[in-house]
Amino acid sequence: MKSSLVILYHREPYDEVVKDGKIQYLPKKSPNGILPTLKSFFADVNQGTWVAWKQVSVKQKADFQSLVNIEGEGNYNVRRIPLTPDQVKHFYHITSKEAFWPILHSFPYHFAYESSDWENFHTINRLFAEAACEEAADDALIWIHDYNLWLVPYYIRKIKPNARIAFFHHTPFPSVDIFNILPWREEIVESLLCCDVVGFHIPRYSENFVNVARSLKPVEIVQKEAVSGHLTPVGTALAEPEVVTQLRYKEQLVKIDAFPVGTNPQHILSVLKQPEAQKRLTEIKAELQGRKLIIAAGRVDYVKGNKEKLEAFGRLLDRRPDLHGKIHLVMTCVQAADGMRVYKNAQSQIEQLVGKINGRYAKLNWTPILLFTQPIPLTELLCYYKAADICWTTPLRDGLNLVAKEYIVAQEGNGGALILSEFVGAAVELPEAILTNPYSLDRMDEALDRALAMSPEEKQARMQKMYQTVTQYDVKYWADRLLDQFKHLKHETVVEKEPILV
Ligand SMILES: Nc1ncnc2c1ncn2[C@@H]1O[C@H](COP(=O)(O)OP(=O)(O)O)[C@@H](O)[C@H]1O
Ligand SMILES: O=P(O)(O)OC[C@@H](CO)O[C@H]1O[C@H](CO)[C@@H](O)[C@H](O)[C@H]1O
Repeated sequence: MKSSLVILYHREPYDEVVKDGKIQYLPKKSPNGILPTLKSFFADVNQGTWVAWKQVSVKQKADFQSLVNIEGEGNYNVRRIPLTPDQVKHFYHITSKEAFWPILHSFPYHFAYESSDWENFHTINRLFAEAACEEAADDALIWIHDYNLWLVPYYIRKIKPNARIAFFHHTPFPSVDIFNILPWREEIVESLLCCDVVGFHIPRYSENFVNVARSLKPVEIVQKEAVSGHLTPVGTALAEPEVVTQLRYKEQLVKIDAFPVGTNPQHILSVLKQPEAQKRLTEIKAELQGRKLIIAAGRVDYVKGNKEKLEAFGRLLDRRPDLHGKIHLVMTCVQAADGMRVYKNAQSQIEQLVGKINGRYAKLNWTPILLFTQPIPLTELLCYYKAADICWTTPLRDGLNLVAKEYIVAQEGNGGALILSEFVGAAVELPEAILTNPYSLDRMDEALDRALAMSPEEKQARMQKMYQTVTQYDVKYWADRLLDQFKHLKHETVVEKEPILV
């Protein structure tokens, strides 16, 4: 049966394992923010299809089941594109993570080009586009997610000229002089300009995209407007007072929108209300024995600033002997997906720093830092959020950072403190956080000192305002923002055109 909504995100929403001869779909071993976002939004969609890749051996390809139906968290199909290990390695682990990722996060010196495989990237994007067109009903919305599928809009426009195409960019979108380092920039922009709507978390990213488009293509600026609503227009590193909201390129009208991904407050609060969570929370508080708890949750990734956090925590223990035996830092650094070689250094740096600091300060009855490198069940993670006096999330760059929003929901407007990097998308929505600059040792130290010294009243006032923001602008608001655009979009008869990839 054809689907009225087809979403494309390169990863499957689960890990498929065979146990006692039966196929089971388990939570992903390497979590990120997109997966819970798309899963919670998709749970309410009827007749949806999610297109993703699945790694298969040559033997498995023979009787490969391309379409599986997912029940339980919603009822939708997953259309899997079979890829060989070599295709996955070059598509995701190398080209996506060693070439695109450093540029998207403004780390040009991490950019590695030699081993990228652009032809393989084209092939896989074309396979995604063909699968999407096969699954989509004539009037379907095809919503593509993230940089790994940059070329899909171009291939869909070739197959279905009147398709309704949306694209959401989950990572940062860098400034024009960084993005244009990419040798494939023309083809990427040509493809994104085939969309009806291109979405980003915040106005700074959408303006960066517009500047890239204008630097490479003869685009016409059709509409601009002042940044309004809950997004900070001025005064923080990623603030932007005005945005372009519509472009025209050849005969295509492209709506440009900035709407940050939200979290799922109802789900978080319902998990925390479960007896299992209540019990675990009591245990954590008992184990803390009144000691302060700082939670720093995330992945192993140089953009996440784990090294900078650990160094700042070491300086804190240096200058505050009164905190010895009275404070814990719980840091989760989930190891990257298998085959990812780009994070190897980051992983060993983190482990060495944790060992160095614990080695210097630990006592028989006090270990300053607890490092978790394996995924933690959601209930456990939410209990750590709930029990933590401080959530410390200070990436050097991050598209949005859902950890910050999850912590705010788990605190339910009570007195925790959120230390947040100015260089994450969420900082533009959450000016009440203790914003800091993770590139500056002094700013990081000041932020920690402020969070530790802040009065319960001030913490509560800030947290209540942020709780209001993240519960209003949740994942449903984010999805509806996009879907509503298509309610009014009568696809202008697209003049038969052949977007030319140079
Ligand atoms: N140790 C962990 N185990 C399981 N999930 C985790 C862990 N640490 C973080 N997460 C989850 O991973 C997601 C991270 O999302 P986000 O902060 O947006 O960053 P990114 O998408 O770049 O990984 C959040 O939903 C968070 O709950
Ligand atoms: O390929 P991954 O799993 O390492 O990428 C994670 C990344 C996908 O681009 O997560 C981004 O999306 C999240 C949800 O929009 C956002 O909160 C996060 O900041 C981005 O890194």
